[in-house]
This record gives sequence, C-alpha cells and structure tokens, in this order.
Amino acid sequence: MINEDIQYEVQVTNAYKNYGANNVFNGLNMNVTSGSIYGLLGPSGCGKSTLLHCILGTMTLDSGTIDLKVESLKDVGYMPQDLCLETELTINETFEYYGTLYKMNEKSIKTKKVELTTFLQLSNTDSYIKDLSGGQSRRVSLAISLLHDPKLIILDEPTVGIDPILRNDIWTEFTKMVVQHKKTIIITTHYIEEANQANCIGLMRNGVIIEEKSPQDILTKCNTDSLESAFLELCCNQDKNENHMAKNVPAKEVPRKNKLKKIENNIDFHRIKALFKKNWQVFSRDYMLLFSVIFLPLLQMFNFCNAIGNDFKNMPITFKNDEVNYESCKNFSTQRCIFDESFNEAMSCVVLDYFASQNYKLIEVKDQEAGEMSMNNAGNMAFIYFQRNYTKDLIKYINRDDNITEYSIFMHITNENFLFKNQIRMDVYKSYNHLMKTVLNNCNINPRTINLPVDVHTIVGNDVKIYTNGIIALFIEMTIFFLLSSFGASIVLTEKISGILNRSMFAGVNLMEFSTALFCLCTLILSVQSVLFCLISYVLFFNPIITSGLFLYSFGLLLSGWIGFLFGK
Ligand SMILES: Nc1ncnc2c1ncn2[C@@H]1O[C@H](COP(=O)(O)OP(=O)(O)OP(=O)(O)O)[C@@H](O)[C@H]1O
Repeated sequence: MINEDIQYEVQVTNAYKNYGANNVFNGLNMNVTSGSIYGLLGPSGCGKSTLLHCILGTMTLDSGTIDLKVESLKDVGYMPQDLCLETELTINETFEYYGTLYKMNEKSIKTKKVELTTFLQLSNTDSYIKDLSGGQSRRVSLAISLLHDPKLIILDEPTVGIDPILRNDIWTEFTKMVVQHKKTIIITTHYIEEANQANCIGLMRNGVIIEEKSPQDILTKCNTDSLESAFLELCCNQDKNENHMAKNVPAKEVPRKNKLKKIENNIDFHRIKALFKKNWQVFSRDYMLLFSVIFLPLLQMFNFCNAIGNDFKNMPITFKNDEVNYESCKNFSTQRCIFDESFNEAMSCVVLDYFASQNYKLIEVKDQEAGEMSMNNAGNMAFIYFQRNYTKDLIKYINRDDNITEYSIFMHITNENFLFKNQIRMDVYKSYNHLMKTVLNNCNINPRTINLPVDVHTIVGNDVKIYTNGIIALFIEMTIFFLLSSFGASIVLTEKISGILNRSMFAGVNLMEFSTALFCLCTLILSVQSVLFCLISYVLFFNPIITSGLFLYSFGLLLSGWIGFLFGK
C-alpha cells in the first residue's frame, strides 16, 4: 500500500524483467522512503543487483516504472558488488581520481578522505589497492561511493568480508547519515540479522518483494524474534501461494524513461587530465604491460634489424683465377699506373680482395668446369671466373678498344634466394667501382669518367638507397599500427570487464573524455616508441630510414598509430 503522505525516494511499480527464459522480476513493487535505510534481502541470484542496476539506469526494465526523487547522477552514490577500482592506484590516488571526476577541490577531497578513512579504519592511505585485503578494498570502494556526499546511496553488499565490530560501526554511521543528513540508503546484504538496523526491509524472492516492512513489524507479523526465521516463514507462505503468483502474466508495457541525468554533458579538461594521470599511473606500474608495450616491440626491432637490416656474412663463393695464382695476390701492390709500360700486376686480385673484404667466403676450385659444377651444390652462392688476359682486356676496355671480342670475367649467381642474389649483384657493381678507383687513381685520371654517367638519387634522401633501408620504414609503420591497436583494445576491454569504466562514467566521465585521455597516452607511447625504433636503426644498425622529409614520415607514423588506436578501440 502506498501512503500519499510519505515522500518516496525510489518507487518501483509492477516491474518485469527477463534474461532469456529467466524471469527475474515478476511484477515487482518497491517503495523506498526518503531519509531511511532500506535493506534489500533475498537469496543469492534472486535479482537484487539487477534491481539496483535498473534503479541506476544502467539496465532497463521490460515493463513497469521506476520513479526517483533525485534527478542527477551527482546526487547518487553507488557501490557495486565487484570492486571496480584500479588496483594499481593507492588509496590516496583513488580518492584524488574520483574527487577530481566529481569536480571537488583539493581541500574538500582531503577533508572527506580523512573523515571516511577514519570512519572506515583505513590507516595507511599510501597502500596500493592490490596490496589490501578483500575487506579493506571493499571499504575503499564504500568510501568512494560516499566521497561526493550524495543524497541517495545505493550499496550492493557493502559489508562482505568485514568483521562484525566494524560492520556494526558502519551501520551506526549509516544511521547517523540518515538521521543527521537526511540521506536515503538502499543496502543489499546476505547477513540477514544486520538488516535489523534498517528502517525498512524488503524481502525479495521469485521476482517479487514478498514483504516490505520495518524489521519490528516483520518480527511481530511472524511472531518470532529472529529475522532469519521470519524470512523462512515468509518464503514458506510464498511457496504455498506459488500457483497464484505464477498466474501473474507480465503486462508488456513500454517502460517509462526516467533516466538519471548525467552529471555533465560537456567535455571537461580536468576530468581528461585526471583520466590521463590515472592511465599513466596504471601503465607505468604494470610491469607486464610495460614489457609488452615497450620492451617486446624493441626486441622485435632488434630481431628485424639483425635479420634484414644487415648484410649477409660468410656467403660461400667459388672462384677460378686463370690470370694469376690466388696465393700471389697476397703480394699484390697497386702503386703504379695501369698504363705504365712496366705494369705487370694482375687486377683480378683487386676484385677478389674486395669480395674477401666484404666477408664473403672465397673457395678456390681447380678449373672453370668445376666452378660451374659447384653451382649445383646447395649453399654455394656464386662462381667467378677470371680469364688469363683479364688485366690486358681491362686496359683495352678502359681505352675503348674495339678488339675485345669476349668478356674476360664470368659470373654465375644463385637463383635460390632473392635477398642473397640481390646483395651479390650490388657487391659486383661496387667491386667494379672499387676496381676503377684503384686503377685510375694511380694514373691521375678521375675514375668517374669510366663510371656510368648517371647519378642516382632516391627521393627520400642520399643515404636511403637499398632494400634494407626501405623495408625498415615499413616495419616500423606496421609495428606502430599493431602496437597501438592492441594497446587501445586491451585498455578498453580491461576497463570494461573490471567495471572501472562504468564506475568512472557514473562519476561523470563521458566517452569523449575517456577516448581523449587514452588517445593522449597512446600518442605519448607512439612518440617514444618511434624515436627508440629510429635510434636503434640509425645508431646501432647504421640503417638510415629516411634522410629528408622527416616531418612527413613522422606524420605518417603518427597517423598509422592513431588509425591503429581507433581500429583497436
Ligand atoms: N547479464 C546477464 N545475463 C543473463 N542472466 C543474468 C545476467 N545477469 C544476471 N543474470 C541472472 O539473473 C539472476 C539475478 O542475478 P543478480 O546478480 O541480480 O542476483 P543477486 O540477487 O544480486 O545475486 P547475489 O546475491 O548472489 O549477488 C541470476 O540468476 C543471474 O544468473
């Protein structure tokens, strides 16, 4: 029966809700008087938490209405059943974070913190939440729900894991809050006897409130002195009338929308700052996260540079030099000009010397035929053959003599591996330049006159010329994309699953602020990673990614990181 003269803080009328085939509310009615403690009791799984969520507007009814006296979330304090707190923060930091979200100034946060930690016996406020016991961390959660001095306080099992003495103190404090400050408190609890101190008890079972009276009235009605026995008796009575209850067919009405107003709709810089600070504190203290976001990608960069960024070493190359015995090359000297009458050095030694200096493994074979056969051996990368007249033909070539009928150097290169083949071809080209330089410098002729009359420049800069330079830029770009997408996704999922995002949103955070703060942290990580990647490539592996257009490249990196972040989110 609804009394017209009483002011109700919360009224639930004819509520129905299903989870699939599970009928959680079956025409439920609940009336919470303003300025009272309402103890919501019921067996596990009867739907107490669901009812609280519907009151808060985080869930909707299938039908029925919920009327609230308070209009804004600012006037509501909610302690969820799960912890829903960031365990990497200290108690102090948690107060500071939620206080800032509720737009409290530093002084009032401090005053409230002292008051609540004293009442809830939380002594060391520098302790991390992860280091607290279950009961202690629930007390912090309770304190946070009371921090902004709300009018309506909804607490889902606040006394679980708390010793009886402190539990009694907490109930005394609740009573004081109701009497002195006219607060309304709705509490769910499994400890039936502690609900003795509530002004009204609602016994919930089978989707309805089977009794809603003061503890004394319930005891009198059931003629017992324990709430537990009264509850058992009321359950038995309900079971007797079960058939009658089951006949209640849910009336499918559209539930009335009386959602609590959000604390604020506009974007607030202080909340973004608080979110960023919290995210940073959590990120910098979570060593597993640091390892996977900072250290693993750097390790991957090392691996990549080692595998792709460097020249291959010790590749076996067979050769046959018919111009001179390879042993004689050890006494080779290039002090004289190749055009001198008395010049009798074998220039094939310069080429072989160059290949040896580039860390190729040179293997001499007995003749040209054996060399060509060696190309059938797995692992042999190339065969070089110098004819007897190599140096003489070289002089003719330099002199543009038309009498050269055939090449005096032959080379076979493996087709087995594109990367190996590419490197050997580049080194053949370089060995030719080296040879010309060696030959012509001693004759005071500019070697460039014999080189190709083409100066090759790549658009990204003079140093960036080869495959390994290009591929590293691509690798960094892709790593940044996937790093940021997985980081963004993991943060959003963790916050959602642990209920921290909901709790923050309950304290006024909107999705835009949450995304902006996360975006700022991602940009910071992205910038640090990009700089470290480039340093590793340039400094440790001498692999230039880019020598001009740095601004454009950095912007490209930022863009792919941001796209990755949005993709993950
Ligand atoms: N998201 C969901 N999807 C499907 N079923 C759900 C969902 N949430 C809760 N339920 C079911 O609804 C019923 C009521 O759950 P609720 O958590 O509200 O109960 P409770 O009374 O708070 O339980 P406890 O006292 O153990 O916390 C349970 O049977 C539960 O399995």
